[in-house]
Amino acid sequence: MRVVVNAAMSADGKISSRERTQIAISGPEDFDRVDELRAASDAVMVGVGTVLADDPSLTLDSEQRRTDRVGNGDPSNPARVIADSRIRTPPDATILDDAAPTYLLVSEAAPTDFMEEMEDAGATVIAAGDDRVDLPSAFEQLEADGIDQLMVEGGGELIFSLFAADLVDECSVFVGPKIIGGRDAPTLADGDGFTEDFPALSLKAVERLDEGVLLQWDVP
Ligand SMILES: NC(=O)C1=CN([C@@H]2O[C@H](COP(=O)(O)OP(=O)(O)OC[C@H]3O[C@@H](n4cnc5c(N)ncnc54)[C@H](O)[C@@H]3O)[C@@H](O)[C@H]2O)C=CC1
Ligand SMILES: Nc1nc(O)c(N)c(N[C@@H]2O[C@H](COP(=O)(O)O)[C@@H](O)[C@H]2O)n1
Repeated sequence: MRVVVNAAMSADGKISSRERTQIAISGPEDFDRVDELRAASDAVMVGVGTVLADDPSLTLDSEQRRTDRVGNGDPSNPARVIADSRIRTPPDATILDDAAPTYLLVSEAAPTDFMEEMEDAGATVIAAGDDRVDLPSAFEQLEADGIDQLMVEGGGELIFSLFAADLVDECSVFVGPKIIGGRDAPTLADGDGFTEDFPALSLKAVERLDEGVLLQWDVP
């Protein structure tokens, strides 16, 4: 499975403010590129922190792209995937609507009644890992379900874990024209952070978009 991380950060490296509310860092050109990348993916993933902060839909904005996907024999929207070890996703979250299938990756510590509630809400629940989602194992199960390209939109906790598990193939970051600041504001990769063996990136492309810059790296 190819794993593509995509996010937008401020000029000072923040993906949101310390209040962890959704901030439009991308401009229209970058949001359109994100829509195109979603359309080219089999599934779009976020962590539950992003679900709680943003209540995202992760569906396509472009009707034409939905039509093109159906013409190619794909569902109109890519599937949605949430990393949610103990099931904090609210049952009325937008990501559980019927616009696309949704996978909930949970740990064995997730309460059984919550798992049933999520299945009743239409999600496919995949349990992997004791206390926290074991991402390599969960991804194997997603791949077995036909997900060959997975786009990951964030947030910082999930993206760090993906780099730590050596699961990222490509990383695209739009750097937008804002300063957000704040020592507690989330960044592209939070978690515990690396102190050695820092993942190395290979620069693939640099492009001016909106009033910012799109940076694209391969992760060898
Ligand atoms: N500017 C941008 O492009 C984006 C910004 N955001 C922002 O990021 C913030 C949310 O980010 P975070 O708080 O870091 O939450 P997150 O979205 O990374 O979710 C982290 C949560 O996922 C769950 N999880 C399960 N298994 C995990 C694993 N193996 N590794 C890591 N997490 C695992 C845990 O409950 C953990 O607390 C929000 O403020 C949101 O607005 C989110 C996506 C994109
Ligand atoms: N690429 C990008 N640029 C920004 O400026 C952003 N704030 C985000 N946020 C991500 O987009 C999700 C919202 O998706 P929907 O519009 O609800 O489909 C949000 O949850 C973040 O993952 N991304």
